Amino acid sequence: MFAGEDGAQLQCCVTVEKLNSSGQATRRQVIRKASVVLGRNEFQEIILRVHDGKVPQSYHLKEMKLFTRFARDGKCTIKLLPENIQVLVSNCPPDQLSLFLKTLSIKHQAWKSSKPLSDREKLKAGLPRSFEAISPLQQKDIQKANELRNKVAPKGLSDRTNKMTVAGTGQQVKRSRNDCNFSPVKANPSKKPILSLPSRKLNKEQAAVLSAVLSGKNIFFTGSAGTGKSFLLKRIIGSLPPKSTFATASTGVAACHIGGTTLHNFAGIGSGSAPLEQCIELAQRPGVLQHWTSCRHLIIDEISMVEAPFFDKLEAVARSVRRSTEPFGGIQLIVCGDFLQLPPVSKGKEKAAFCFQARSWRKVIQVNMELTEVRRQTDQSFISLLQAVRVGRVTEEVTAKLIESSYQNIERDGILATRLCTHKDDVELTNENKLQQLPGPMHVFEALDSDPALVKTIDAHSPVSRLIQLKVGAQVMLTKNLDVARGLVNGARGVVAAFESGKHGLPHVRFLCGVTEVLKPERWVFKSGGGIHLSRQQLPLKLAWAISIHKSQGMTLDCVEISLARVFERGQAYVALSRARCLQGLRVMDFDPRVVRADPDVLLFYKKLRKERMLMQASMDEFLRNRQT
Ligand SMILES: Nc1ncnc2c1ncn2[C@@H]1O[C@H](COP(=O)(O)OP(=O)(O)OP(=O)(O)O)[C@@H](O)[C@H]1O
Ligand SMILES: [Mg+2]
Repeated sequence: MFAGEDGAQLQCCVTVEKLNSSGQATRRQVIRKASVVLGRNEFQEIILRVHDGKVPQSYHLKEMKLFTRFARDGKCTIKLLPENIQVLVSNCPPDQLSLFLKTLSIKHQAWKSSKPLSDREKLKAGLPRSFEAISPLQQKDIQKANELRNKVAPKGLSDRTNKMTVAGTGQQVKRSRNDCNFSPVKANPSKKPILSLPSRKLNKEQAAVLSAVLSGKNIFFTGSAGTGKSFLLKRIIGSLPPKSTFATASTGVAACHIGGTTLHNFAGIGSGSAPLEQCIELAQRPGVLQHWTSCRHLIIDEISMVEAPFFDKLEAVARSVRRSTEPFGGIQLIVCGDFLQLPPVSKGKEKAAFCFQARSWRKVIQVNMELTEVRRQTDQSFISLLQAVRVGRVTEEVTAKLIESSYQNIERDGILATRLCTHKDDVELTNENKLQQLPGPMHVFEALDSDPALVKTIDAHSPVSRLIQLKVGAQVMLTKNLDVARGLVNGARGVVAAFESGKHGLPHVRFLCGVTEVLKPERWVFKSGGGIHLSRQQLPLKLAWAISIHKSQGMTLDCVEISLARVFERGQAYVALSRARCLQGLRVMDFDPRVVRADPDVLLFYKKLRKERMLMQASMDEFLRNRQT
């Protein structure tokens, strides 16, 4: 278990304030590197212990108020009401904080309902003083908390609500997102918030990468499509202190998947093609410099699309701006991607060099790791087919299966397959034409942007357009995880079934998973190059008759039709095919084995990595054997 994974501990910055009757701080103590532990004393009362490395301070949590609105930014406030003291937590790894707050509120609620001892009873008991870290949340704690919640729920909630509560704990939801029968998922009709334990745990390999990251090493981790690289990255981001962690990706769409910004945006050196001195000057502009100096952990997703010279430039800029001779100026690098997917976009005829061919790559990357368990697909024969395509080995069996798929009827319930196109122009044309051809009035939804002058930057970072045009019958795709348990996930496919009445009536979308949902505008927030927060509020939808293969990189799709005749890039066919969850949800129109190409440089790089790792493993085994004898 990692520090803080039990919900009883935090590593963060703590400010303790003593307030006067009008709520102003009369005394303030700041502990930059505090360790906070949640525990119980000899009477089973809940104690918050704040450690500054020397003397711990303990706070008895009796009557308290929790302010948790900014928990995802690593901040919260615990206000002790009788004492009029507030403990402000900041720069805390957000996942650690979420679990801590959940543990605190559930255990506190249980303690309050358990008839605490009076002062007299405590005196009489005469127990020796003690402090023990609180036990991790168990399923039974959650169940009890849900029962308590239901007791105070408004009258009229039926038995059905209770049943849904249990389902929400993860016990009764049997259907996995990988099921390809698209069977309906039961909705939670009450929409009452339900408490549950985090259900989607990391597998062994993912946990090993996370622990290597937490050890502070510079890491490159790879794995084929759907092995959960981006899923893991989100957990890594949630496990690091937010002030010094920057999440980036090579493209805006990929950045959006992990809630980050583009690598170019972070770096602030344009395309990086200017001479080094000029790039260093650019990186020292206000706003940009602050990124470089405050960053201690830099995360890069979809590294396969980053060019080697750009990586080298960043490395040199980092050393210069941070005045450090260490590789990357001492920033911890957490890099991930699959080099057998899309390569960097080449300018002109020359093939762009991959990041692993950068001069500084070997100096920077200390640990290479690989995820091997595919999570996007469950059907082993489809997984094997994709693995063969990934390395460019198209056997007769693979060809036969893919050609056969062209006869499949994958449409269901009025939801057509999304066509993945090799060229962007085809995408726009297809979506526009199909929308025009539909009868009925057009409904237009305009985004609310935080800074309309920066519409281009916002466009590049948000998965939804400024203007969304819809009609009844429009084929759409969800662009945000709204409710994973009900199948409303990023990439889920649906069709517009109706609109609410009124000029700006919201769309009702029927999804392939069986749920029909009224969609409301959602908000996307990201940091711009100048360090300011930009946001867009818009419906989480995009037209889905067609999308480009480049834009689909990183996505999981329900129902896809692929035309591979005009494939022009190595890895492009693999990216397209590996978006599908299952062979039954895939139709390849015109398969020709010649379009499947794996880059020989990448194959060699991966072969070497494996050999090195095996050597490392062998010497480690030998070392262990020698120690035992
Ligand atoms: N430990 C896990 N528990 C549950 N679901 C997981 C886990 N790891 C990954 N998944 C799911 O598997 C699917 C694929 O994961 P993800 O998109 O992170 O893969 P990826 O390696 O980034 O793929 P790509 O190379 O295509 O970008 C997602 O639906 C994700 O939610
Ligand atoms: Mg990914």
